[in-house]
Amino acid sequence: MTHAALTAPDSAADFEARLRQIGAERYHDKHPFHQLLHSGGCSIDQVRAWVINRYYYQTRIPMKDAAFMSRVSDPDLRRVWRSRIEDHDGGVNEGGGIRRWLKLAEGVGLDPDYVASEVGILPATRFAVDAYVRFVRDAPLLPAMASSLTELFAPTIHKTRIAGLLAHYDFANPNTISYFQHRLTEAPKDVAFGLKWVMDRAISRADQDAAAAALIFKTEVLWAQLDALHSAYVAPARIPPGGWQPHEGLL
Ligand SMILES: O=C(O)c1cc(C(=O)O)c2c(n1)C(=O)C(=O)c1cc(C(=O)O)[nH]c1-2
Repeated sequence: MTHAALTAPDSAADFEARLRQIGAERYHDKHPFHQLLHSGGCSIDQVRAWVINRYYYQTRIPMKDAAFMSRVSDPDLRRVWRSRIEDHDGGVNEGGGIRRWLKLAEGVGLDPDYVASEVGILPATRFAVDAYVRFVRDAPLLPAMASSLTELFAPTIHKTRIAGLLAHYDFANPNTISYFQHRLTEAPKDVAFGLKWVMDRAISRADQDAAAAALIFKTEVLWAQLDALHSAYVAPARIPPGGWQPHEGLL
């Protein structure tokens, strides 16, 4: 192979296919914990553990978006990006994904104040999520934005989850799972913008490689969170020190 062949960038179509292939191979819809959750195989305590741990991800998403925005000098980009923070934080008194997540927490019998206290979150959940926030804060803007492109694959898993939860669990109803219903319209809007922004700028092979590596890193952030849950709460369960114990934080 010539040097030029090694360094030539992919065409736009090939680059997009490369990004989508990363999702096909590595997205967390394939993780055994999700397969258990979506097929009705989780006990209520396993669902609770998932709700408690994922709350940490939910709370850090708007923090990573704020970290991203703090480095953006283009007001047009900030104007688009800030809707992500609004989607999660909502208004002063109501709305937003974090409040909707706490409704799910209540629906599964957890005290929302306990969940919001962030007590009981697994160490590996914190490590993975904190690594995502740091990556978006520190990486160049192109890979920082590319790391959000796992949302290309999120609507499919959200639809699977809505159907699976409604079919298999008594706690599931339109109120308790409204978080996922909202994401079905929020995520496509975000990712359409993000994908175009990345595609327009990842012109060189080096930038395409950096964007692809960022997307792989993000799939690892997601996968590691589910590995942590599986190890702690699926037999042979091994809850690490500090991890939620099934009698804690109940309503
Ligand atoms: O349920 C899921 O599988 C899932 C995955 C992801 C993702 O792919 O990162 C997000 C979400 N949900 C989500 O609800 C969400 O708000 C979100 C924001 C982001 C991001 O990276 O900015 N990812 C995700």
